[in-house]
Amino acid sequence: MDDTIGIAVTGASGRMGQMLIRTIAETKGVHLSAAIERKGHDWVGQDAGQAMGGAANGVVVTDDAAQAIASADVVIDFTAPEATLAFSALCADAGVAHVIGTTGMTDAQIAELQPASQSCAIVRAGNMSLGVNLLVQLTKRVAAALDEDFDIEVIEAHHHHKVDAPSGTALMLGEAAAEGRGVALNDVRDSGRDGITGARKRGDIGFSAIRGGDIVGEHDVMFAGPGERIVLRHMATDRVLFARGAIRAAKWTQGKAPGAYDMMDVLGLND
Ligand SMILES: NC(=O)C1=CN([C@@H]2O[C@H](COP(=O)(O)OP(=O)(O)OC[C@H]3O[C@@H](n4cnc5c(N)ncnc54)[C@H](O)[C@@H]3O)[C@@H](O)[C@H]2O)C=CC1
Ligand SMILES: O=C(O)C1=N[C@H](C(=O)O)C[C@H](O)C1
Repeated sequence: MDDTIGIAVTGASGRMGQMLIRTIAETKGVHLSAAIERKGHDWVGQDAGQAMGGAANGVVVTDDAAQAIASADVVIDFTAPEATLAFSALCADAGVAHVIGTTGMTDAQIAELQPASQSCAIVRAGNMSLGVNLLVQLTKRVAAALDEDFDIEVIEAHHHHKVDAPSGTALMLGEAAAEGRGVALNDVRDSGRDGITGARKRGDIGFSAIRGGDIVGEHDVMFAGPGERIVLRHMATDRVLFARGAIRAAKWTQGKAPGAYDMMDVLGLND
């Protein structure tokens, strides 16, 4: 009987799912209790370690998410918005903590998570790394210190498989910049420029997304002012960074009251 924290990983075959399975195996105090994939996926029924091309790890990939979640201590979920909403309902039913890394959720989908947070601890963040969460705080401080003579642009680059833009991290950084300025991001957000856009509107926060190759994740926040530019930058070079952050969050949830939390809570970075 393993008395360490049992983690169920959703989207087991995905880039983050596989990284999580490997990282959980290397982390003290946790074990992989289940590997979940969608119905019809060819990994279902196979040993997760072998499906990843390595040694057997004794965990058979399942499509029975309800059963797998009910017998876990915590779920780590890097999948897709619709799937995350379904997993959220299962976590709430089972009273099992839910660590969400999935990005690309609409405001309405994020609001749909709220009822589940009455029944279980939810940690959701568009980026689980310490570095990005520090950058979020720096962005807020710099934005608060500068006036609208400084145009704020968030520039992000990711691998060519990524399906959502702007990235979850870019939106966190944009939110931080807007908060620093005392405005709502939705009132000043400018993403997807193309064609005759007109001149830049003073006070807007712009977003640009680059997609190419195997870029893990790069984010710049540029403050472009008269005669000078400040650029805050984070570069992720290995997905293990996100997996370690998610496992840290999973450990942190144990014994926590139901509620909606983020990585600032986990890392103790709240002002
Ligand atoms: N918050 C963070 O620190 C990070 C967040 N991400 C986000 O995590 C998500 C996944 O990223 P990747 O692993 O690169 O994608 P991926 O496409 O490699 O993997 C997604 C996985 O989700 C599974 N999936 C999709 N729909 C499902 C469903 N209905 N039921 C069960 N499984 C389902 C797929 O089969 C696949 O295994 C994305 O939203 C990405 O932006 C990625 C890296 C870091
Ligand atoms: O899809 C990815 O890969 C990543 N997604 C997250 C995001 O949308 O910001 C985090 C990281 O940049 C990698």
